[in-house]
Amino acid sequence: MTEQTRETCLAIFGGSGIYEMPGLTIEEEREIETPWGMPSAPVTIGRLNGVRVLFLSRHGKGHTIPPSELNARANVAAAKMLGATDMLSLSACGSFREELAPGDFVAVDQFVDRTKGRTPSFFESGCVAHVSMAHPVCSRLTEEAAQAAEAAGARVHRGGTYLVMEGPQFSTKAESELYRSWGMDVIGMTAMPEAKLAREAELPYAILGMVTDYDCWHEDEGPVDVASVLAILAQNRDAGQRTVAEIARMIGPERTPSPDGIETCLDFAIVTPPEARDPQVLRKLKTIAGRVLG
Ligand SMILES: CSC[C@H]1O[C@H](OP(=O)(O)O)[C@H](O)[C@@H]1O
Ligand SMILES: Nc1ncnc2[nH]cnc12
Repeated sequence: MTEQTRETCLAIFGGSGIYEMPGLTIEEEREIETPWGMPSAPVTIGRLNGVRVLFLSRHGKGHTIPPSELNARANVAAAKMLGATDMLSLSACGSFREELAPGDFVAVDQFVDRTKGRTPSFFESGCVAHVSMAHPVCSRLTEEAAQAAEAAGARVHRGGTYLVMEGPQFSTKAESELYRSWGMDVIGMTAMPEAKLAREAELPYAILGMVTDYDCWHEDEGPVDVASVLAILAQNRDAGQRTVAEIARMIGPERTPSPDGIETCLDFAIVTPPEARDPQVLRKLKTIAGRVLG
């Protein structure tokens, strides 16, 4: 490794239907406590195509945690604390466009966050920060994920806005039509605040939306239900898992910083001056922002 490079450590957050990562040579299942509590499940640590990989089942083993109760802070903090350099999320989603068909993958590049009541930040009273979310995903990791999904045999759409709803109920037809009129591309319940927290932890983030349904706007399709989502995911699980193996192979063990400056985004984001910072809050924050908080 040169001074410019460090060892890749790819965190994979598997969503609905993706509860394990075949091909991963497992070294450890780590129960890790973060300052924000326990993540959804023990983190599986191992190697895939020579790359260090951390795998977390977002909804927990047995899919026991609903979207509104996910402890996204603990999930992202656990990845950071275990040395993640990059984070790829796989997420089932509904489609608002005819051409984004069930079975397709979308390399999401924007979000509209319509969640309510979830804690969206690691920062709090005692240490305040405002990071930019203008470009919420890492352009390089997203392109690599798109290429990996294609190599895994998926039909991939580059670019798309993911509307994050609260759930757990699916949308009404009026909501579905409203989101379509806004120009949204896909909908899910889990990408926020995960993507915001990844940014605060200076982790380059990418998300592949695995389209499972047309929500409830499509005249020729019945409204989405869990059975049809899971049926499509069962058909696509292999492609999702092969995508991860491919991206590990493409990225390789030696990585250079993200071209988007994500790993240094906290340099000018913290507004509370050092003398006004709460030491107790700092103790927690050092686990995800040790680079700037020492
Ligand atoms: C099982 S359908 C609704 C569920 O699917 C998506 O989850 P994930 O991102 O974990 O794949 C959606 O966001 C909902 O959580
Ligand atoms: N239509 C939909 N709405 C919200 N989350 C979803 N996950 C999969 N399909 C979905």
